[in-house]
Amino acid sequence: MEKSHDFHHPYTPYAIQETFMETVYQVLEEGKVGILESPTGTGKSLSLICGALTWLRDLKGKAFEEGLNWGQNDSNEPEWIIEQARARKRREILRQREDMETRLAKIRAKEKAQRERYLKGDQAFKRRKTEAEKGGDDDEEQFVLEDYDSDREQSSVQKGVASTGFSAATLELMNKLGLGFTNTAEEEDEVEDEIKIFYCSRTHSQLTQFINELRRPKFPPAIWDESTKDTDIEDLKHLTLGSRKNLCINPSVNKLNSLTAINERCSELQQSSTAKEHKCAFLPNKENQPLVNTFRDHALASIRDIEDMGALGKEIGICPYYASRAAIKPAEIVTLPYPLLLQKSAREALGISLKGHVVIIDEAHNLMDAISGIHGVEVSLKQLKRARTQLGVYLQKFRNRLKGKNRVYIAQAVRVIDSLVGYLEGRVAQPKADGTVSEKELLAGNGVDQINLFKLIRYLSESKLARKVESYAIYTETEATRTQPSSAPKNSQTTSTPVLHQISSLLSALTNPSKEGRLFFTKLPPSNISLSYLLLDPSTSFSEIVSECRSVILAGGTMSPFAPYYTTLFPSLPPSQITTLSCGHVIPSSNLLAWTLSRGPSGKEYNFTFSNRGDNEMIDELGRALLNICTVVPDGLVVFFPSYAYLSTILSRWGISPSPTQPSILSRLEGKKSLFKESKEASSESVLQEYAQAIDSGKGGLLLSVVGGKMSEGINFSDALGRCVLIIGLPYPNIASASIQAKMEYIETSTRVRLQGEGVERGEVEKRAKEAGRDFYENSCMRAVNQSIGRAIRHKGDYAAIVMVDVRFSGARVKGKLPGWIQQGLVEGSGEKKFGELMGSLGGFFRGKKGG
Ligand SMILES: Nc1ncnc2c1ncn2[C@@H]1O[C@H](COP(=O)(O)OP(=O)(O)OP(=O)(O)O)[C@@H](O)[C@H]1O
Ligand code: SF4
Repeated sequence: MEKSHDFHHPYTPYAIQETFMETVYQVLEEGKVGILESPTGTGKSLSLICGALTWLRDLKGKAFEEGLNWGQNDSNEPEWIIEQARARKRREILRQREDMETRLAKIRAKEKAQRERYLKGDQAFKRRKTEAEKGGDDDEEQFVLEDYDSDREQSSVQKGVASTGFSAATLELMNKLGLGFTNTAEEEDEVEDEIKIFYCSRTHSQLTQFINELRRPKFPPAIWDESTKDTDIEDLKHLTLGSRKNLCINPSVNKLNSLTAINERCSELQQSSTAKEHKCAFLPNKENQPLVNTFRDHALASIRDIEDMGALGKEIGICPYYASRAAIKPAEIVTLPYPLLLQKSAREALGISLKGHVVIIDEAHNLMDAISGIHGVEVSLKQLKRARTQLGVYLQKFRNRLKGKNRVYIAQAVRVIDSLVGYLEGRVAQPKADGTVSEKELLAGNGVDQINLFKLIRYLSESKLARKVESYAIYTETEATRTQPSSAPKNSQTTSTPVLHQISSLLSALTNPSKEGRLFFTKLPPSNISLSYLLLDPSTSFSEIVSECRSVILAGGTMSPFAPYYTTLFPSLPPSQITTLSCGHVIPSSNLLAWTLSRGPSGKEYNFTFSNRGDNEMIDELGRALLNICTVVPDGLVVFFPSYAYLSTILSRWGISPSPTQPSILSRLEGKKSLFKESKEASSESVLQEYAQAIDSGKGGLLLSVVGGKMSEGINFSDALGRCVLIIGLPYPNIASASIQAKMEYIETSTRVRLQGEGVERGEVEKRAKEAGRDFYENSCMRAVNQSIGRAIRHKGDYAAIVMVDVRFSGARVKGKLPGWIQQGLVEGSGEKKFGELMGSLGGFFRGKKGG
């Protein structure tokens, strides 16, 4: 592709970055969808930033000029009058821009001093503590539900509740503040919704990395006047959004440890009809509007991550969660985590409209799973039983104090839970480990089919029943501990998401069209069982995003094969509307040694299929290979196993000494390098720190981790931290599991329907449908492998060896699903070569790198 724009890249861009930025620019310019891959460590973040923001500033500049260009003068006014009016308008727009820039510049200048003041003691914030923040009342009255009548006419505010998930009182309040959904057109018009980029990634830590990159490039202003003394750069107007869990600054609320608890407590405080001091002091209102404006300007004046936003809210004394909304419209780039963008209710709650804007989704290789995850629900038999007991106790205590329809709905909730419990108890007794569940079986309990699920769901989400019941249970347990100190406190203090909420989500899922998802039961040995809902078709929820915004870009380290995205996420778009790009790596080919290893030092074949995994000889052979490899690989070596369970099987085997005089494989490995192991329970941070120290100390480190585990995404093993990566086996999902079967079946069926619609011949339809199911299965394994492989090479000067241990890696299908740059670096015929040849190659590779 020819270079045609200056992208203001802060470094000399790599050739692949030039192509990437051009592609981003074209996709946005033409309002298309882009699926773009660039190996991790090749500066994808900067390519996205520079491509998209250069386009945005260009677009704004063009819109400005076009806005002044009124075409043919077909009025009867003389030309000089038109010219004057044009000049006046130009001056007006420039003046507005300058006003804003001057305001923001002043803030930037003051910010340093303000930060120092904040660091000194935060006194202003402390003074704001009110009675409400010190925690709720202790009397039982707080657990009683308010009057409830589901049948009354829905007011306009209540209508908003249904679609937003916000309580009526919150909506009313937000509307009063001009933050809500029922604003009048005039109010909406006050601030122009500047065309912007919504960038989302999976987690806040990934967003923080992106935000750090956002600080690097400097862009010229979109509009300027030769006559004014404009600087040649204009700072980006960026805003990062988070949930109340990230941003709540009220200590009595943010101490609660679940998002639902914080959300509910916040709206409870807002609804509190009692004294003003019971409300949250940080909530924006008419009186503190100037603080909201100050917050908005500070948020836009410099590039901040989520922690900075919390600190800013504290410093100014205004809730950053609510005050952020004021900064959305004037922002140029808004960064937010997946759930806030992908869930309609979250977008609406934040007041985000995607209409006409650009959406960039990074780390998009997991997008389909992420959408399913966000819309999935799981609840276990034990949780259901606990919820049932709590509800019984609650009803007994408050029966006579409950007004309106409360009693009716609580009784319905009890009947539904009984029905779910009855179903699962029946399943526990049967031998099958998992399977699909039909809605009919599930709701077969006494009179359950008479219940209007929609009304019950609405009640559960509006009434706060879940939180009241849960907090009453905690209250009674705490009381019991106080009066009988010997009775040990139960698991109560952990206020995670109340089970009733999950039950309500499960019921909502039951009301989805049945082709979109499935219900499953899965046994959880030894005695538990769970009920879960899995969304099979992510396109329905994603299509709204696609149709609303101007362009969508999916970006990731490994996005190929692209076909599944076409069919699962954009089924109704013609292929001509989708641009794909696959970039190679930036390293020279001499910096990568890729090898598929089929046999160990004594010639034993590696074939880590599920049924072979117990083969102790193969495990020992793997240990011997690793011992050898450790002797030639300098510094850090990372090994990825297919699962935590298999890692622990291997470690037990390697821990056994062959004879009293011979050391075990494990202790021999420890003699070569310091050994570290990823664990499901422990945090990865301390393990990584010690691993890095071992490498620094010169002893070298051997890190045993798991594909798809904590170390396989977002953690980089650059330079000495990862000179070699070993992948053991292929981590295919369990093909016998009911959820994998259902997904494959769903993909086969939808492919069949699509191909039949295209008039494809019957035999061919069947063949291609089966192929699509198989592809899905293989791709979910290979995506995980590719993520792990990509961790070791992080920049142009980095080098590493990648050894894939399993005979199946030599098959054409598997090889074909490796990233292009690894396929190119793969030593030809390595799968057939002897172990000694690998050792020779590794030795040569690392000797060649010594000293630079
Ligand atoms: N052309 C360049 N020259 C030098 N350094 C660069 C260049 N482009 C980007 N970088 C730097 O390289 C580092 C790695 O980039 P970055 O983390 O964006 O890679 P990435 O491809 O986004 O990786 P990941 O897929 O893990 O997010 C960053 O610190 C970035 O500033
Ligand atoms: S208004 Fe903001 S600070 Fe107050 S409780 Fe709600 S989220 Fe927390």
